[in-house]
Amino acid sequence: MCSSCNGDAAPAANGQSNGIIVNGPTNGTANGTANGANDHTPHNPRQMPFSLPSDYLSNVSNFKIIESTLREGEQFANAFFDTETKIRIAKALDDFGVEYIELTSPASSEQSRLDCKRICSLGLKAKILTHVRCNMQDAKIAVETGVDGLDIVIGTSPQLMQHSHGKSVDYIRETALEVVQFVKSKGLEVRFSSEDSFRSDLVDLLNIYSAVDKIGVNRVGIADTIGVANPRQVYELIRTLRGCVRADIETHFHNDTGCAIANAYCALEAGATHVDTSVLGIGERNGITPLGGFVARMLVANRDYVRGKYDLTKLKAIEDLVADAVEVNIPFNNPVTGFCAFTHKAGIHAKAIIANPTTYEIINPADFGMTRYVHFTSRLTGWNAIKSRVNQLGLEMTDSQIKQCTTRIKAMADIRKLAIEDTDAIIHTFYENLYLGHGDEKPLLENVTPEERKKFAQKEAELSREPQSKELDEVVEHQTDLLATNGIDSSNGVKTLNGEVATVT
Ligand SMILES: CC(=O)SCCNC(=O)CCNC(=O)[C@H](O)C(C)(C)COP(=O)(O)OP(=O)(O)OC[C@H]1O[C@@H](n2cnc3c(N)ncnc32)[C@H](O)[C@@H]1OP(=O)(O)O
Ligand SMILES: O=C(O)CCC(=O)C(=O)O
Repeated sequence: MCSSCNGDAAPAANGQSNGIIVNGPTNGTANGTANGANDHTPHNPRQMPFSLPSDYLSNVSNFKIIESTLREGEQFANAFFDTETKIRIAKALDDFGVEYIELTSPASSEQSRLDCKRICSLGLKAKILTHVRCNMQDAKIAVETGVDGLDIVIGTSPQLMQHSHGKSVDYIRETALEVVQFVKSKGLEVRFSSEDSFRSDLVDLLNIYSAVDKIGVNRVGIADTIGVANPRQVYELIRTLRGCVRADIETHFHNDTGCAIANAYCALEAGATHVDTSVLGIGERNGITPLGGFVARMLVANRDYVRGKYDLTKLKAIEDLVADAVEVNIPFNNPVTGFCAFTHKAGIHAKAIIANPTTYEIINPADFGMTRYVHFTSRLTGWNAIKSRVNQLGLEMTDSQIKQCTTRIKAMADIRKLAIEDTDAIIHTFYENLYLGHGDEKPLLENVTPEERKKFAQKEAELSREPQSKELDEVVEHQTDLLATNGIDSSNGVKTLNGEVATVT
């Protein structure tokens, strides 16, 4: 595993290694510059001119998660979950607060059946489901495991009807009725779902769904098995179905074209009630709606509702657990837990974030127990970010000194990539040089190659030719104060950045 990607060597939860923490939960208001850090109210209609009027169909504030890491996730190419790992994942999901945990069909293998029984015996708060083909043999095995419910599935698209199981629509409907009746007779929850719903004939779908709805199926399911659907198509299909059945509507979206979270959200807007997720989105091919990205999306829609239902601070640990189990790295751009998900780099962003984090953040990292960083060690940085760092380092400089120090940092960052230690060294040395006699200044950075040293000397020469009289005046003024405060005779003058002596009058 790539430790730098996962942040193993990094200083804080998210593992960002080249930024400063700004008002994060770890050190709170360490730099004392941020304000209004917890004012994350993105859905305040007055702040969001493009908010839709509230929609009577929408369930964005009334949904349940069917967590399928232990079913769909087991279909991920790299997944092998032994019993203990399944138990750890199930418990972690339960602690997080998901409403349902879906398990692999007990008809798949003897160990799958035993694991299903074992997880059912854990006494978790979440309801335990298992996922079976639409046939009586599988259903009979499943109802004996102790699960709370069965998710029944069968393909309804022409492709799957021809090449997967070879059954007709009439056969599917009749078998579905038989299996649903059987599961209900055992007092268990039952869902009937079509596979490949978006390539299925709408009339076929409604025909089958209406039939199972009439006999009291708990949920009907829409599945974008091949990841072909877009949000608008999802909205249309779910809205249509919502008008035809009384049952709850479960949805399952594959991520082949990157629409899985958006499709899940749109499904809820159109009246769906349940969303299937897996941790990190693992599943067949490139997987399904990821738990973390989905809850982030929903948090932005209704923060209180989502925070009330789920312990979001557990997300990172669950993702780490599953990433380890299936031997993958958490992607750098993963919503919420990607190592740079809350890192702000460009100077314009950094300045505003330091002033108020809601300027460039729709999610408060603290909601997930994560930390915000301001990156200050690149050519894109600005003096506000450097000022923040100077404060964190406990140094006192005037704004104009900080601006000149920033110029040096940017010049050096033009020559090579800087680490935090490099930029800190530049700041420290710059600061020390302010108090040294002319000609005694230390080089701003020691660990440079001769080539880099040459280039930086050229930059220095260019910089020292730039007019800086205004800044100079400010430096002189502030240094006088500083020296006076420290009881130092200012008549020797103070060093400016260019190594010239500014006489204090
Ligand atoms: C889109 C999804 O992810 S659906 C869920 C996928 N999950 C799984 O496949 C669970 C793991 N699967 C397995 O362990 C095995 O495939 C089993 C035990 C289910 C079946 O194994 P086998 O009997 O050896 O069949 P195989 O896997 O080769 O082929 C699938 C069989 O299921 C049938 N089938 C496929 N889908 C369905 C369905 N939804 N309902 C009923 N039967 C189905 C096929 O017709 C085929 O049976 P056949 O060979 O008699 O024609
Ligand atoms: O059971 C379902 O609804 C979905 C099954 C599935 O994994 C899929 O269709 O991709």
